[in-house]
Amino acid sequence: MTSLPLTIYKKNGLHVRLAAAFITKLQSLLQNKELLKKTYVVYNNKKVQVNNLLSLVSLKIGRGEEFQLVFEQAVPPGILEEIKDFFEKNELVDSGQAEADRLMMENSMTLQEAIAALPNGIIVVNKENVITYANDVAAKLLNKAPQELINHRADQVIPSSRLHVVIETNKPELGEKQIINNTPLLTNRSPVMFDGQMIGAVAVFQDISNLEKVSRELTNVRELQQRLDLVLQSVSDLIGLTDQEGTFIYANEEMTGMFQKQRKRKTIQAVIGTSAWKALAVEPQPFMKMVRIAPQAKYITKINPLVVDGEFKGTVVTMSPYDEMKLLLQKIELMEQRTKYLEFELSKYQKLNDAFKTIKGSSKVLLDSLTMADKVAKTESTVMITGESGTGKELVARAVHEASSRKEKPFIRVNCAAIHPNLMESELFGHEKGAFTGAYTTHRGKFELANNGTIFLDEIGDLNFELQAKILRVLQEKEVDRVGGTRPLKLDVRIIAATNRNLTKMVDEGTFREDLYYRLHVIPIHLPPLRSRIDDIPYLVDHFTEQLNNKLGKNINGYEASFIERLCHYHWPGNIRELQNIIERVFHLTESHLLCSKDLPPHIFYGTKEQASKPAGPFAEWLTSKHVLKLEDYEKQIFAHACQLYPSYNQLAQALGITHKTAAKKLRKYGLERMLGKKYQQAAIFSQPPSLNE
Ligand SMILES: Nc1ncnc2c1ncn2[C@@H]1O[C@H](COP(=O)(O)OP(=O)(O)OP(=O)(O)O)[C@@H](O)[C@H]1O
Repeated sequence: MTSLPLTIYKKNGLHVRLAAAFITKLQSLLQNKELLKKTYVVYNNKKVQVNNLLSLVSLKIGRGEEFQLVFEQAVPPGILEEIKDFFEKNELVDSGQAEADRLMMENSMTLQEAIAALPNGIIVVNKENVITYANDVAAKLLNKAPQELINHRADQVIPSSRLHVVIETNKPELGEKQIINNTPLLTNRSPVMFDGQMIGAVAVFQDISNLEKVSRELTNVRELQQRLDLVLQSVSDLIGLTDQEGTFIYANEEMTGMFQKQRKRKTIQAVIGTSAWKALAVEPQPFMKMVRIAPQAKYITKINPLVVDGEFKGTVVTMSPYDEMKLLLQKIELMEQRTKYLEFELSKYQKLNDAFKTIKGSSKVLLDSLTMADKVAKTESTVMITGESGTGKELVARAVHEASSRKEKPFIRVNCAAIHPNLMESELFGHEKGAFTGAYTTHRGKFELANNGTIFLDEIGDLNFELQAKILRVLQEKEVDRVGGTRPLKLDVRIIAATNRNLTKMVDEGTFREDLYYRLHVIPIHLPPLRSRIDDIPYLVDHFTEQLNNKLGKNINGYEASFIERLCHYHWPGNIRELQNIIERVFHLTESHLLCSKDLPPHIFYGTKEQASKPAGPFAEWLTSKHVLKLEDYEKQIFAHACQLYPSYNQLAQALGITHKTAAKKLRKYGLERMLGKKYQQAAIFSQPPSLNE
């Protein structure tokens, strides 16, 4: 690095003309452009490139002042002396010339200052697209130091620059938006002309991020206002805004319409009256009032005063047609009543113990019974469960036990109908060794086994009279006598009994003890037959489907629409047990992922409520006829009927409980092969299935 101290002797210091002459001199001396780029003038702690005329002049080096000429690369010999000579020997100019220099300097400085003070970035390039000037704002916006810009090609240091295009085309590009360093810039690029010749180009650009922010906010505000307008216009209430004098400065369509219809002035006084308005203006408090604008125009009016900095500025007014409000209030009242009722009904079922979750269904009749069973479970009372066979009596008995405090203790079921009457006593109460022939050991009875738990006496209506008396004794004395025993055993057993028989009738007929009947009926629970709660069928079908999927490893995930419909039309004499069996049968037959109507047995597939309730279908006359046919004739008729209902030997055989071979053999024997599946096909073609009596 070489540093050459130089002093200015000229009257106007380093003015424009002198600076230009200096640069020209240096260019001719150095020849080497690279060396020229690396040559700086350092003055007053400022360092500028020597070949940047504007920067050089802006140093304002005065007469007699010294500055350093710094070469950052080696300088050829003799050059330094020539430069020194240039400043020392440069002739003095006459006074006219000096004045012109001063004026030029002044103008140039003013321009320089003005450009520097601009909030815009400015980049000037020469014809070669080399940057000759960049102000501080430009450097800042481009995030570069001035020396990284000056003397460099614009397209190299500013990738998005299009000044070379302006130079090429000699056409300005105005109002272009570009993003540099995440800042949106609005740019104007123009060619610079001198003496009719294009000598370079200038880019002036401006940070418009604030402008964009404001414009976005403005758009948001506009949108908000539009939405608000839309809301205010679309409500059926009348909404308005008044100034402090009571004149409406805003009214939605409904409000405007009302004023027009009633031919009223658009003032709040016309709505609430002058005295109410005066009172409000004196003491601004929100209030509500029923107002009658015209005989048929009654409104519930709400007024909210607007008070800003303690000063009353106006009001917000909302008006709702009185008749509509009245209707609404009535509706709300009705709904409240209904909600209360539903809450009450729901509360009855919601709290069912988890033990009852095994019992599927949501019909009111079932839920009523379960609610009762749930309540009873928490007591020690004897429970009597009645209902047709297969309605879930055992299931409920188990749930009552599970929901009771005895749930950790045994639940013992005794099917009174299944045990021989002679063995029943010992089965229930046990026997001592040697009590009767064959009593080789002492045997504990079911009551003993159920001690501290629950005994479930299923089919209690089948117990003989004598045993009924013994059960009564257990209930009364809470003790049992083993057969052949000498002392009674004290027991703590809860009894749940069940029957599908009509015990009241049996009491009347004298086959069931009245005293036991009343002892057992402390809390009766009746399980309704499935036909009276068909709403439960879909739940039960889903439940059994899930059970069977798990048991059989299948993946059936629904049913045809008509499937449930057909199930609902059937009268279900076997109740839920029958439904369970039917679903299992369909599971075995189905070849798809759905339960299909075609796989239902004919009495359900074709049956209607009315037909199903009749005792018999195609063979009804056999039951009434006094003549008996040969077995073979009956068989033929059975096959003639059944074969029409099934599309294949397989299904026919399954329905009749015979092998596929036998089914085929019999049809051949009776010449019925062509009848196979006839009604089945008709049913598939016509949505109405043929009647069984056809
Ligand atoms: N609501 C229900 N939800 C799920 N399964 C049920 C329901 N009701 C009954 N079942 C099932 O139906 C079948 C018959 O039920 P259960 O044996 O309890 O009937 P029951 O009234 O005691 O019959 P029976 O009088 O013939 O002894 C059982 O497999 C049972 O699990």
